[in-house]
Amino acid sequence: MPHFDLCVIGSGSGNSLLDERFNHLKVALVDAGVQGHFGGTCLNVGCIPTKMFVRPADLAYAHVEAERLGVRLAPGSADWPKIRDRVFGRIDAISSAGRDWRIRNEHITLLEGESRFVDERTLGVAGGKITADRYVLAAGSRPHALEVPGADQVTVHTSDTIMRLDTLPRTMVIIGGGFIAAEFAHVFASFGVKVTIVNRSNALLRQEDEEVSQRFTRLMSKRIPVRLGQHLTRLEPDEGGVLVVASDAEAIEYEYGAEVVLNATGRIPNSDRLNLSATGVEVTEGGYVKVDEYQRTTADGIFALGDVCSPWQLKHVANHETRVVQHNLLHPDDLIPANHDAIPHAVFSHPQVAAVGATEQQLREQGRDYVKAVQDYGSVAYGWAMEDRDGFCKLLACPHTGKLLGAHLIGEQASTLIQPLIQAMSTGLTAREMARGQYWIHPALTEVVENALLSLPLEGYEREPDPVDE
Ligand SMILES: Cc1cc2nc3c(=O)[nH]c(=O)nc-3n(C[C@H](O)[C@H](O)[C@H](O)COP(=O)(O)OP(=O)(O)OC[C@H]3O[C@@H](n4cnc5c(N)ncnc54)[C@H](O)[C@@H]3O)c2cc1C
Ligand SMILES: NC(=O)c1ccc[n+]([C@@H]2O[C@H](COP(=O)([O-])OP(=O)(O)OC[C@H]3O[C@@H](n4cnc5c(N)ncnc54)[C@H](O)[C@@H]3O)[C@@H](O)[C@H]2O)c1
Repeated sequence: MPHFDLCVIGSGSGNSLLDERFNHLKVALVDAGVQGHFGGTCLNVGCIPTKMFVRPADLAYAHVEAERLGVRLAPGSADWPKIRDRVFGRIDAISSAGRDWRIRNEHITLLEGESRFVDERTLGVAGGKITADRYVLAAGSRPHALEVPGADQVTVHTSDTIMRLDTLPRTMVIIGGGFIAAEFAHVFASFGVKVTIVNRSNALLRQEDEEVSQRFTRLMSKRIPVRLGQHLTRLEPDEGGVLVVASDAEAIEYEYGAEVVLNATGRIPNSDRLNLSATGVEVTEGGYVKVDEYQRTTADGIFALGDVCSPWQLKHVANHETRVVQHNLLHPDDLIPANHDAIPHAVFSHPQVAAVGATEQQLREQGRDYVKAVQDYGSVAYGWAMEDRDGFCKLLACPHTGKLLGAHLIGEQASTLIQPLIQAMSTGLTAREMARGQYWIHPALTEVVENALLSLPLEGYEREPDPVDE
């Protein structure tokens, strides 16, 4: 039975872990593949391809905003095969080059196939068994399967398959109202598909701050039919596609026919694929591998990182945890903890949404003192240029320390505008220091952040006259 110093399960963040500092070790990299591809979710079916579809979608949708500014553009139409092939022409090549490179690495053995633990140090993979002194579980997550009658009789797409459709459908039902539903609704609606969202909860992006979730739900409802408070009850084959049947709180049933159905009802960790009961590795009720602050599982010598143990399910969190595990594998006597404070996220829909820290509803539930400011994009010069009516920056701060507790943006470039606020929260900068300790370029859109900081009703905090107001 081949023995290794280290075995890493998962070729997403797990593959990035294996840099030149591990060249002195005999390493096994074990991977089952995502849709037959090497390199994990982010590269093949996640962050990267989705954003490569969002960019052309933004362009196709630009005619709506252009109209407000007196520019008449034709409504966008999408050359789907060209867009799809551009995206995967790049990505598939990166995936296969990464795989080839790993095969050529002398100290790394790539073992491809589903793996399961036999005992704490033995892993069954590709019809054989290996042993290793230490393991890293980087097995990620997968789409939550729909468990309703008829789900096995129709084709149900997930984010794993929807981006490789042969042709653009005329109609699509998206089930769910979270990140994936929001992003793909924008992509396919912009490309001319008649999209309907059916969501169980009463708002889209309901994990966001309540004002952001309400605004996003209103704006998306103006673009496409959004059916809220309805849960899926069954799926039926239908002429030319699928009949989606959902019911509301009064058990009234609604039917939606579509050529294509996209299941966007969440992702579950892949811990159940590893036979962890053969090891001492414990999992939470939600199936996440339990880790301590050093990313160590409950079994000696087994670390975990990324979606298999992180309920945030975000690539920048997986990347951070990868750096922590790298260090801790290399320096067992000088461990460093993971930092899970001020984790931001962004939803690349239209409008974009970005957030860091607590929502207002969380602060209320926690009974914390807070002050808030909501600054409309339309109140600053660049917002005038954009004729923006919908975007805002909402800040929540501690009235005692002047530090930010949460920041929430909805609108153009929210995913970029939020970065200085993430920095302030990560470094403990007060709102006052942040607003007045630096120049803000005039008349850039960042002035919406500056003005939101200045609008926070913090004691001893003088709001200076705004040149735009004069
Ligand atoms: C559509 C979509 C869009 C996203 N967009 C963003 C975004 O914009 N920003 C962001 O931060 N995050 C985004 N995410 C989330 C992000 O992709 C994940 O958080 C991240 O990729 C997780 O990385 P990982 O290394 O934990 O797992 P993965 O990259 O999923 O790697 C896990 C690997 O383990 C393998 N594996 C699983 N079980 C076994 C087994 N038993 N044996 C062998 N191998 C196994 C899998 O085949 C896979 O290759 C998105 C996700 C999706 C689905
Ligand atoms: N931009 C990003 O960072 C990005 C983009 C895509 C995905 N992701 C990651 O992937 C994860 C999964 O995304 P997701 O959107 O699938 O999950 P999610 O948890 O964000 O949303 C799931 C949605 O499905 C709804 N739902 C669940 N069961 C339902 C049912 N039976 N009928 C109708 N609606 C139902 C829920 O109400 C919720 O709105 C996210 O948690 C996120 O971390 C991140």
